[in-house]
Amino acid sequence: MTEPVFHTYPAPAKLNLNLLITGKRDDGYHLLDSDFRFIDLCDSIDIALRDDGDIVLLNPIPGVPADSDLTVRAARLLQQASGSTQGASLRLHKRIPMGGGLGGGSSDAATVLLALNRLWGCGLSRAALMQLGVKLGADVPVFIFGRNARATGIGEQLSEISLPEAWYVVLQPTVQVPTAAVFKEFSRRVLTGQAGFSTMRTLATTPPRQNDLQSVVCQMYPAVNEALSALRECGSPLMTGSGACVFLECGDENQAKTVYRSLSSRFSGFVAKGLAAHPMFDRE
Ligand SMILES: C[C@@](CO)(OP(=O)(O)O)[C@H](O)COP(=O)(O)OP(=O)(O)OC[C@H]1O[C@@H](n2ccc(N)nc2=O)[C@H](O)[C@@H]1O
Ligand SMILES: Nc1ncnc2c1ncn2[C@@H]1O[C@H](COP(=O)(O)OP(=O)(O)O)[C@@H](O)[C@H]1O
Repeated sequence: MTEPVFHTYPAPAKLNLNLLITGKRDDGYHLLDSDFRFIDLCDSIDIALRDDGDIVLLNPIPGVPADSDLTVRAARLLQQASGSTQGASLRLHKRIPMGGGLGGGSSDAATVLLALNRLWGCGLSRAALMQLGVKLGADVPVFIFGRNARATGIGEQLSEISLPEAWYVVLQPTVQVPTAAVFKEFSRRVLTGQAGFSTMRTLATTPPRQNDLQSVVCQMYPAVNEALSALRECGSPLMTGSGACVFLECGDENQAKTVYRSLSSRFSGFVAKGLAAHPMFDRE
C-alpha cells in the first residue's frame, strides 16, 4: 500500500476589532456589525486524500469527539454538497486557544472547505463555500472570504476593509467562554432593559472601539475583567468576540513586546501581527 501524501494548510485566528450587536433574528441569532482582522497565530491542518470515502481525524482534540470536530463536519458537508466520493485523513495542529473568541474552530472548518474543494476538484465558488460554511457557524464565512472584513447580518454579509499594519498583545484569561451562553445573557439584559441594541454604523462613521458583549462577559468571568484592567495601564484594550481573550493594538512590534513582557508573569498570552489577508487567499 502506498503511503498517504499529506499537504499542510494554515488556519489563522481572528480578532473582532469592534463588535456591535444591532438586533436579533426570529431564529434567535443576533445581528452584528463587526470588523474582523486576521492575525498570524495559526492552527495548521495536514490533509491527505483517501479513496475509500471516509473522513478520518487522526488526532481528535481531547474532549471534542471526532464526529463533532468542525474539521470533520466541514469535510462531510462538502462531500454531501458536491457529491464527491473521495475521502480525507486530517491531522490537526492546534495553537489557537479554544473558546477564546479567536475563531479557531471556525477557521479550521473554513480551511478544510477551501482545501478539499481544490483537492477533490469540486469546483465550488467562494460564494458557494461561504453559504456552506455558515451552516457550521456564523464565523466560518469570513475565513472563506479571505480578506479583513466588516461583517453584518450574523457574520455572513462581508465587505473588504483595508487596515494599517499593527501588532496585538493578546491576553488569554484561563477560562473558556461558551458563545451561546453569552448571547443568551445579553438577550436577557435587552429584554429586562439592562442593555440595548446598538445602531448599525453608517459608512461615514469611524468604527467604535466597542464590544457589546464585553460587560456581560466581565460580569460572568472576573478573570476577563482583570486582564482588561491590566492592559488599560498601557492603552485602550478590548475583548474579542464573545471572549475570553482580550487585546491591545500597538503601532509597532517593539511596543507590543514590551507591553507583553511587563504582563507575562501574571497572564498567559502572546504577541501577534495583524495580517493583510488570510494566508490561503490568492488574488486570482
Ligand atoms: C461572537 C463571534 C464574533 O465573531 O465570535 P466568537 O466569540 O465565537 O469567536 C461570532 O459571532 C460567533 O460565531 P460562532 O462561534 O461561529 O457561533 P455559532 O457556532 O454560529 O453560534 C453559537 C451560538 O451563539 C449564538 N449566536 C452566535 C452568533 C450570532 N450572530 N448570534 C448568536 O446568537 C447562538 O445561540 C448560537 O447557537
Ligand atoms: N477544530 C476545532 N477547534 C476548536 N474548537 C472546536 C473544533 N471543533 C469543534 N470545536 C468546539 O468549538 C468550541 C469553540 O471553539 P473556538 O472556535 O476555539 O472558540 P471561539 O468560538 O470562542 O472562537 C470548542 O470549545 C470546541 O468544543
